Amino acid sequence: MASGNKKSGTKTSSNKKISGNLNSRSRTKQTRANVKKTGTPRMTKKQLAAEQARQRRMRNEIILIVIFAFSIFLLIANFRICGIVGDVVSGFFFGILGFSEYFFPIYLFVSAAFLISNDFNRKLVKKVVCFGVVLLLVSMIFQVFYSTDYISIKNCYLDGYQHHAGGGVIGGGIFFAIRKLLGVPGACIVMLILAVVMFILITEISVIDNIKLLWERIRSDKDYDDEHAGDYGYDTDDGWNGEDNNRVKNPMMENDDRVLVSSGRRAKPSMANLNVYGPKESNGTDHQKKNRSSGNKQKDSDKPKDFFYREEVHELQSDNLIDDHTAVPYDEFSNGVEKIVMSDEDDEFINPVQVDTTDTEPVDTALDGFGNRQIKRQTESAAASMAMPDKTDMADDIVNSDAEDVLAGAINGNMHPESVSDYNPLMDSAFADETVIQKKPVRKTKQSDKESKTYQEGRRYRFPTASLLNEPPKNNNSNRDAHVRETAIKLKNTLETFGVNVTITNYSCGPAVTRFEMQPEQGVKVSKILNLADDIKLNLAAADIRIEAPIPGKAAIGIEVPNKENSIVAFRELIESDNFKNLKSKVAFAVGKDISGQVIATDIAKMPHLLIAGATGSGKSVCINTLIMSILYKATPEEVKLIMIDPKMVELACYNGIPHLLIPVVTDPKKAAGALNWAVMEMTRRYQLFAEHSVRNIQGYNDKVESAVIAGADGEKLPKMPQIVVIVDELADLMMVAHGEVEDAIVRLSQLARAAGIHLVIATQRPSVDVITGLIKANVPSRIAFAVSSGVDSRTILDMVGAEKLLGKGDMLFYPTGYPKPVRVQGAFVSDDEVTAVVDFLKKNNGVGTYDDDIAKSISGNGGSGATAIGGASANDKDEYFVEAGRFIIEKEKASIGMLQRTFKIGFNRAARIMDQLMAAGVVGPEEGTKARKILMSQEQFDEYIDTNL
Ligand SMILES: Nc1ncnc2c1ncn2[C@@H]1O[C@H](COP(=O)(O)OP(=O)(O)OP(=O)(O)O)[C@@H](O)[C@H]1O
Repeated sequence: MASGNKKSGTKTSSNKKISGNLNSRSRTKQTRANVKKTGTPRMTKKQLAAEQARQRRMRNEIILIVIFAFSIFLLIANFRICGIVGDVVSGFFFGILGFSEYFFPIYLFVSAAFLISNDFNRKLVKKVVCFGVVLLLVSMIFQVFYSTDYISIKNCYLDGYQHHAGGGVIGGGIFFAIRKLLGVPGACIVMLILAVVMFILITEISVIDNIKLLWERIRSDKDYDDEHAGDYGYDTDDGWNGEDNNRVKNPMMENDDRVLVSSGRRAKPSMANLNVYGPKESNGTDHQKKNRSSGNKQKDSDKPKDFFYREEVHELQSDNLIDDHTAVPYDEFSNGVEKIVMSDEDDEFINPVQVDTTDTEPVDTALDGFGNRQIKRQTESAAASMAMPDKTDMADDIVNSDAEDVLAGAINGNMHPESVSDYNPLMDSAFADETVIQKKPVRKTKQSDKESKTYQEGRRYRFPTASLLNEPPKNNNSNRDAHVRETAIKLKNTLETFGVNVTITNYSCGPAVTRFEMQPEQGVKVSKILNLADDIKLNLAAADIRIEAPIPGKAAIGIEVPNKENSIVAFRELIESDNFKNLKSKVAFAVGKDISGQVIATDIAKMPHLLIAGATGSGKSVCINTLIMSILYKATPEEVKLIMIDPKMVELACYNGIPHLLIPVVTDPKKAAGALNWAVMEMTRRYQLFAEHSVRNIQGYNDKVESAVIAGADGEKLPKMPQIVVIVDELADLMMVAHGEVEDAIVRLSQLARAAGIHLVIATQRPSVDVITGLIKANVPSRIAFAVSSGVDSRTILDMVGAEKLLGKGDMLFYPTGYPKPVRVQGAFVSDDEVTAVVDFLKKNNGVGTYDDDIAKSISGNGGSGATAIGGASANDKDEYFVEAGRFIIEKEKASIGMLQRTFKIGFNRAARIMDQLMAAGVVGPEEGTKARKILMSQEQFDEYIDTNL
């Protein structure tokens, strides 16, 4: 679970002390006293700081101009056109540097300009030193070419001075020193190694990683089947018959000790006989059955029975580019001013499982048309005080700091800008005005008619490679560092203006927000800072801020301020992280990065069901895509099967054809109810199997299958049960079409399906109580809240406010079961092109997935058979109280849900459902606000209806 991620990020944590130990308040006082003495007008701290900054700027400018002039002079003098002085000066530098002197003036000026304009940022200093070493290397190389014979330093100097040649005193001297120890070849090897090291340090490109990548690409380009022909023994009559010692590891799971073995009769985990539908179906028939199915199928007879049919693996091409991201200014969220008021209630821990399930009438009428409007901040007086589990390093010492100290820290680099750089954001300026994300080529496999190849269970599955995904572009974070320092100063000054003295002790720079940790002076009430939220927002010109007071486990208050330039968290970065690779679960989910830059990866099986909600455009679909892609990178189709329900029709359709899909992506909301009911049936069937074999869950069953304790009728090895993840992209659409049926299926699945290995992921953009009903909420314990428009919506999702303060575009509150408070996470971004590339890769290398006719039939027949819904109704049927309720209502000439509840002693949901059924049957009219519904049928008409319809 993600908690595992927390522990040690501390070493690289971006938290840093941001000020020195000076108690500058007393120093300021002293300065003021001096000022008074000398009669100079008294300056405020702010003015003093501004004055110091101005003077520093001027000094830097002068230094830069002098260096520039000297560099130009030296550059020209190198060509002996600056008179005697020029010749002497340039000759001296040639004597020292040798041939590199030609480059030295440029190096001198560029380095000085970079260092001065970036306040001697440590990272830049390192780079400048590296370039210096490169110059030295150049000198040494020229020394090799010029002469390797003599050893006199004087000769080195004279050669440089007189002939502008050789390596000079430094390059030549070092070369001859190494030559003495290692000889000329040894010196050349040292130089080569030094060159490679400098290349790595300057470009931050890992040579080994690139070699690996190249190797991976070469492998991808090879014809898969040709390469492995002969690896398998395949008997055309009865399936697998050969021993296969080839073991293939998922390139993404190097740390995973699981090994996939393709032999069907080994004691090792086998994929050959794996079957989605449990032991009912045997191997051979299963293949045939799958190949008979509809969709992108190809008949078994059309193909050779072994799978050595030659498939040309086409070259990977890089001409597909990611679409530009639409730049969204922060101002989008800045409408309205929020007042943040802290209340005890908001801070209370609420167990997500124990939510109030009392049925109430839908109250969220304010959200009508929600789906079509932009996320705008509305005035919300509710509190936002959710604390987040802290993963950052606490500063060792509590440091006294005031504006001058912070400023001094900024000047001296005490704010550790590299702590921000540590974070290595991927795409700078993702959301800033006029910023367009750099186009990155996506490696994409060519579409080809060969896709008609179908997936066969038991064949070795080829995992998609990380190279199909976009590499995170490198960023220069120097601007961000400066901005963070500036914000820290502003924050401190703002609070001081209102009489709140604080010491800023730490900051954590995440992809979307930066959290400043501060300690108020003795005697300052926390509520005073909370009440200043609006003023802080105003002074920082921030879209929104979130105050965490106090940060759990720390004597500090956290203020989260949106970054000026947001960074996108690339999906590739997550799947390459150890946190993700080390997850053993097959249903792993790379969520994103938290505020301290830690990768959050989690196990869906432990959730065990997930609700994702947020306003339109907040990032739900991208999140679902990352979830699906995470599974594709972790699990084979035999291990995990997917059911995707996408009433929006456009979000998930691109996954059609991948071998993990049980059925084609369901886009018809009516069929969706059938698909959910099928899942209920499958769950029931699995439970029956568990009972038969005396196991408690899927793990127990699979373990027994593995050790052959459970075997088929004639002793053959049975297939393992795959986990199934059911993904619903828009619950609201389904609830509109078949409220009762969908709710019943979801509730049944969420109550029982965990042990059966079936997990639900439900997304909705309408976090209102008529969509996320009490029953659903109570049974889906893990939540992800994206930006919503009001605190009410946030409460509906998380049972607490906070999501209304999120920034959108993947900024989320991640609240899995077991967490005491939600964690703020920037979700990973995966583009459509990346998804297409991975899907194409899967289809090309593993064959197009085939679907099962039985499930398709069960779904189109509305799948109700056997799926007894909660509350005594069959999923397809009228409620068992339907007739009685109809008669009762007609008799009383009054239709109200409350009356049905009282009379039949049933809950609100069931009563409301009966009322809906009666309305659909024409017994009662629609709701008329506060008025009672009309009764439209007489007793006789109702009897007639029952005779003909039931
Ligand atoms: N994690 C992310 N990082 C960066 N940008 C993101 C992220 N998630 C989403 N976005 C941006 O937000 C846009 C909308 O995202 P998405 O389509 O997932 O929203 P949605 O909530 O599903 O909206 P709707 O409900 O209307 O479909 C994306 O096109 C992308 O530009």
